[in-house]
Amino acid sequence: MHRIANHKEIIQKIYQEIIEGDNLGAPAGYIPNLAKVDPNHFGVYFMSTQEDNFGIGDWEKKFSIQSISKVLSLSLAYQILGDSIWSRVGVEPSGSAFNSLVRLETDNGIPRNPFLNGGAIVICDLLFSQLDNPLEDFIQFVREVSGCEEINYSEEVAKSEASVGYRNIALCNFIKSFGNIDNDPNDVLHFYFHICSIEMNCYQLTKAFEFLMDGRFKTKKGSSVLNLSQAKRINAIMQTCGFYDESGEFSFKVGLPGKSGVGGGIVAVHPEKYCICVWSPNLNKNGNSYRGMKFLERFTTETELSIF
Ligand SMILES: NC(=O)CC[C@H](N)C(=O)O
Repeated sequence: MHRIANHKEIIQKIYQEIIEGDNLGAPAGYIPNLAKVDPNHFGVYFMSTQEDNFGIGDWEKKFSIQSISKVLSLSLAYQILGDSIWSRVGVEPSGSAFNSLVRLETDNGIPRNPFLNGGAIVICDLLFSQLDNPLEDFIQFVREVSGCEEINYSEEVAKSEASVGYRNIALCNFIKSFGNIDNDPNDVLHFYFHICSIEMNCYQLTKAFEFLMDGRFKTKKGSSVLNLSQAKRINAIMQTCGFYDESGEFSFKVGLPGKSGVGGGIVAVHPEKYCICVWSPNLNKNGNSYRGMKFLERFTTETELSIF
């Protein structure tokens, strides 16, 4: 297998250069609790199938994972319901912002993909119908796949987002008007805001994505999360839709399946090789971490380790 030569030195060098460079953009302003986060945080964690793991900067500091959670909720829904979920949500890139309502009218309330807010809300509706105790069962799933028992929701961030969640409330109600939400929108949104509020650090996020990196992955209980074909599909959706209207750009510059969140985190996966998580809170105009995008572009260029 191709060894990732000198990846520690490369990470250290790029980290240093980026931290000395500009830090454009701003933390997510529309969620009051996220707007207060120090924009100078910068952490990276690298994990590979060869276990030459390495963290630098604020890799142990927890942050709000926001939309990165959509990969985990989608994976659990896929595990429970299989291919039937694709009748409720599409797999096409949208070319629009993560919280956009525009295409839903012509698409009859079927969100284009599960990483748009509308799509993730539909996935929450599916899970809400399936799980006995949605909040408890979901966080147990995240703890089990990551092997990190201390992961939890942030009640403050969930409340903070709910207090200004006008667009997501509109999305959920609009989708319900087409019959694509089964439960009470208030219950679905309460679940959605909590899932987005989960706090994890860079290390924990790479652990939580290990099942998408390593085809042989088993949880501590000895079960696999998804089969190989399902994991391939989740990676494919991350590749085409993980960065909203910047998915093409991420694919072009970085060349890995990945997922961003407005907390400033990005997780990217090279199947059967490595998983990397970068966190820096300042976002560009598409809601993706400014330094995170820059770091990953440099990393895959200098290591020559993209999937292409
Ligand atoms: N892109 C994101 O991370 C968005 C998630 C955020 N909770 C929202 O619904 O707006």
